[in-house]
Amino acid sequence: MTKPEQFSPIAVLGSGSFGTALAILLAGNGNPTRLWSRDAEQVALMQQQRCNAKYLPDAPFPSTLEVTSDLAQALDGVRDILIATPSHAFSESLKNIKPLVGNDVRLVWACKGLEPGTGRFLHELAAEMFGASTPMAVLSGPTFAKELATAMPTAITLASNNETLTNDMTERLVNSAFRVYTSDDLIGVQLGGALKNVVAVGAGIADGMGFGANARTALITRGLAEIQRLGLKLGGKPETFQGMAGLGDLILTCTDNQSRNRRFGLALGHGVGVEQAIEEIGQVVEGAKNAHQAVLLSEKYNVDMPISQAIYRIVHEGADPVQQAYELLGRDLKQEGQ
Ligand SMILES: NC(=O)C1=CN([C@@H]2O[C@H](COP(=O)(O)OP(=O)(O)OC[C@H]3O[C@@H](n4cnc5c(N)ncnc54)[C@H](OP(=O)(O)O)[C@@H]3O)[C@@H](O)[C@H]2O)C=CC1
Ligand SMILES: O=C(CO)COP(=O)(O)O
Repeated sequence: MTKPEQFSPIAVLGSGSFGTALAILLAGNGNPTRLWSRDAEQVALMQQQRCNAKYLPDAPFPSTLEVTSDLAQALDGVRDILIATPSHAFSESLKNIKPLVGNDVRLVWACKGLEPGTGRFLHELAAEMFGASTPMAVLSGPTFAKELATAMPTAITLASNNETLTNDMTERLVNSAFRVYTSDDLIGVQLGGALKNVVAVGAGIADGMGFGANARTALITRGLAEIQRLGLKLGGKPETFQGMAGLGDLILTCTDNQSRNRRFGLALGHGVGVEQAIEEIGQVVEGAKNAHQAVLLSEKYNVDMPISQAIYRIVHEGADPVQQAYELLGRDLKQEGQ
């Protein structure tokens, strides 16, 4: 087995909370790691303070972690690239790295979302630009950045189209507090990561409106049912939806206030407007865009997704949350498993 320090450098693109947490993990494991940010001023501060005061102030950088705003410098001699920008910036990131990398590039991403406006999967965008045989992998699961960055026990799913990349990335990532479950289900893992954000917004709305544990748990359970219904139709595997990137991340984000999607929902449930709620959170809230992606896919593949539809109406059409909740409850009764 190759040891992390024997690998060529890995570049992490995006120095928000999750990119920073992953870079700390990788560098701490001995990987030569370069964290790239688009913001030169922030890079200067990170180099000086040896932490990311803006997004993760309590997690000091390992001494070996390099930080740069020069993309060519970040990618020099690099084969493995880990993209950790918001998913709406994924396509732009691919375009920026394309002229700077060789044919042997391997693409990994931790973004939880699909292409805005189309609902296409990020591996489809990567295949379109780099070729379908390019080794690629997605990391997804219940992994709040702050806990990961401070070495609190965490487990994740790594799904890939390439066994060597799976083995190498696993070797780069694992340590005594970080466990990786492997998978080849790119569709299920990406869908789980994107759609749990939508259900988490719903759980936040329910709690914000003063509904109780029964309502929250019903949303989690039926949210999983509709994620799985769509996922199976698209070719995802049943075990993915019961795993870290499915049920695991859904429970995490629907129940803990570290989740920005849940906090966004809480604000909406308290009557705060969409724009104001997102501005107050001050970080990416993927669920707002993911709700649109869920609706696009449910219509395209004719899959019933009433919770995602309700969240879409609340977030994008200004529908009343209380009315949406009672419309969900008042739908035709059905057998469980449907
Ligand atoms: N935070 C978490 O716990 C987890 C997050 N994720 C996923 O990781 C992804 C990133 O989220 P997270 O780090 O939390 O987000 P944050 O809001 O914390 O940070 C976003 C980062 O992306 C940068 N960015 C935004 N747009 C672009 C762009 N066009 N090009 C380059 N960089 C850009 C921002 O730069 P700037 O500061 O200059 O605006 C910032 O550094 C999301 O898809 C999220 O769902 C997955 C698991 C856990
Ligand atoms: O995906 C996450 C944890 O696994 C982070 O969730 P939020 O984006 O809702 O904060």
